[in-house]
Amino acid sequence: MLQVQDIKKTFFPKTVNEKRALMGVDLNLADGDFVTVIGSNGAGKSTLLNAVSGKMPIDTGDILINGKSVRRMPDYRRAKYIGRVFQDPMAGTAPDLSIEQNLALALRRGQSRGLGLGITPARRELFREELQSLDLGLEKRMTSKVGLLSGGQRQALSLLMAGFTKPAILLLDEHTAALDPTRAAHVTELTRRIVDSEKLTTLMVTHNMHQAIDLGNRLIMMHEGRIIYEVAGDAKANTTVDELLARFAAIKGAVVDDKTMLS
Ligand SMILES: Nc1ncnc2c1ncn2[C@@H]1O[C@H](COP(=O)(O)OP(=O)(O)OP(=O)(O)O)[C@@H](O)[C@H]1O
Repeated sequence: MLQVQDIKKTFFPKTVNEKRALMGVDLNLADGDFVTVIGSNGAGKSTLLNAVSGKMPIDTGDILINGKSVRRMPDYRRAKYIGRVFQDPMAGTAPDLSIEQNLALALRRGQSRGLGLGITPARRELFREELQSLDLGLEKRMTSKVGLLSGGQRQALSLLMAGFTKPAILLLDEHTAALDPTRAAHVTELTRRIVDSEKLTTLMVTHNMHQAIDLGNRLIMMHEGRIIYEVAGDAKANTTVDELLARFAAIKGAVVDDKTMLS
């Protein structure tokens, strides 16, 4: 489904500010894999997601989706295969459009621009059903502007929009980090439900180790541009935050950031 083959990325090469963000990352996701990604600050987690989404070109290596290289495919064309939710609740939705207009836009993802939004009665009914599944009452506010929603509501809507066209890959980049604990817990549960019900192949960056253990079937740990540890299946389900912290501690020079320590 997703093959990341020995990708490398250096920012500001051959300058005093040179930063080797990805130093040869290999990762294969089978259909339906849900991989959580943890790591120290600056480990390359967001850069990995940016490389997969096409937001940032890589220097070497290749990225295949459904067996086809997307390395040279611009991000707007990759959007057909990829759903993404960012940390910032304001990033995934258009504030001046209504809830139903945002959903219609999401349905159109990856298609050519210039088409109308096409909110037919049948689509409106589909949106209503999808919104009901969020348990936030948004199905009663479908013509309200998204800018009026709370951060948690917007993030839940972003997740729904990213998932409901069944993208080949769902990328979640610390998508609960900016929410208060109650809303973060709700969006975490929605993530589990949406990924499970649609069987989405998912790559999720998180600083919350409990969440990284709790969600998904595989966990990878990154440090200084490389994947340094992976655990899957029952071994992952039975791992503990203390064990993961001990692994960080075992890496010379790896400092777990405050956010992760608190989670
Ligand atoms: N656009 C950019 N220009 C220059 N350097 C960048 C850019 N994006 C990332 N970097 C650098 O690349 C390294 C990896 O960054 P990245 O954001 O991928 O790390 P991360 O693991 O997501 O970190 P964090 O957990 O702190 O968000 C860092 O040293 C960062 O400063």
